[in-house]
Amino acid sequence: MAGKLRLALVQMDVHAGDPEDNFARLEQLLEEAVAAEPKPDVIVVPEMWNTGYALDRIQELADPAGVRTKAFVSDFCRRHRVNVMAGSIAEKRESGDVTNTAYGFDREGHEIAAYSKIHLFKLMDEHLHLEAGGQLGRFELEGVQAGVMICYDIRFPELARRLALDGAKVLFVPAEWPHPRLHHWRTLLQARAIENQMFVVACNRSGVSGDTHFFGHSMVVDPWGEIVAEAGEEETIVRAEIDLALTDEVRGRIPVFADRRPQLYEQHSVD
Ligand SMILES: NC(=O)CCC(=O)C(=O)O
Repeated sequence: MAGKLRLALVQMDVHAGDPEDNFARLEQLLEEAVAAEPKPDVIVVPEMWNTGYALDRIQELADPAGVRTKAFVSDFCRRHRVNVMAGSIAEKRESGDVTNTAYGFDREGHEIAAYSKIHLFKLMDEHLHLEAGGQLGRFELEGVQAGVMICYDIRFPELARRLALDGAKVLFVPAEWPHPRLHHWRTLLQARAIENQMFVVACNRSGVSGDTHFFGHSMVVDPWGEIVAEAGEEETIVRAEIDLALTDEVRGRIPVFADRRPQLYEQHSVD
């Protein structure tokens, strides 16, 4: 199992409705991310980076079966011997449904994770254009148990808890989270890290689409809730190194998992 992981979070300015431009820009940013010394072990990309929230044209713009995205990311990973959490994209299924799906690829270019956002965000009309996923985002990265949740998903503490109970020590969060909810973003990410005593690696987009201002602030939070690295609002690459041993250390210090009383608060109540 990897003890330490070097991370690079690509806080990209996504151009809504322009996949060609976004593929070209992401390629430049990925090349920039691996050119640095020391080279990252894992690169993380924001939510819906291929199309942005051009939801009224999403049927025409979404990547059919994710084929283009998977070939592009897999090839990059293999050439550079790096893991990529390829944010999420608009993926068009054979059924015609479009999902907001995140992928992970390892250093050999193998797909190690695929997760479709399970909570669609009504404030940005996702429920009108996208189909929700029905499975959790558990996977293994370099021998480490990990999880992935997408943007609005972080408002659901039960989901992060489930992933932590299943062994996740790192949670990846690709996002397109805009103003005026910066304080929600920062507080929720820190809360998910503290309550589950795990690393949270959250990559938001920057830039403006229509009237919506995306604030960036991609960040890495450690299992003690400390912010290890945080970006400003501009397009940038945030770098950080994390030591996975800290998860066990914090869990040993305050034994939250051993002290849980699920029989009292996980029983079904009448809503
Ligand atoms: N893309 C999203 O899921 C945005 C979520 C968001 O902005 C929120 O406040 O929640």
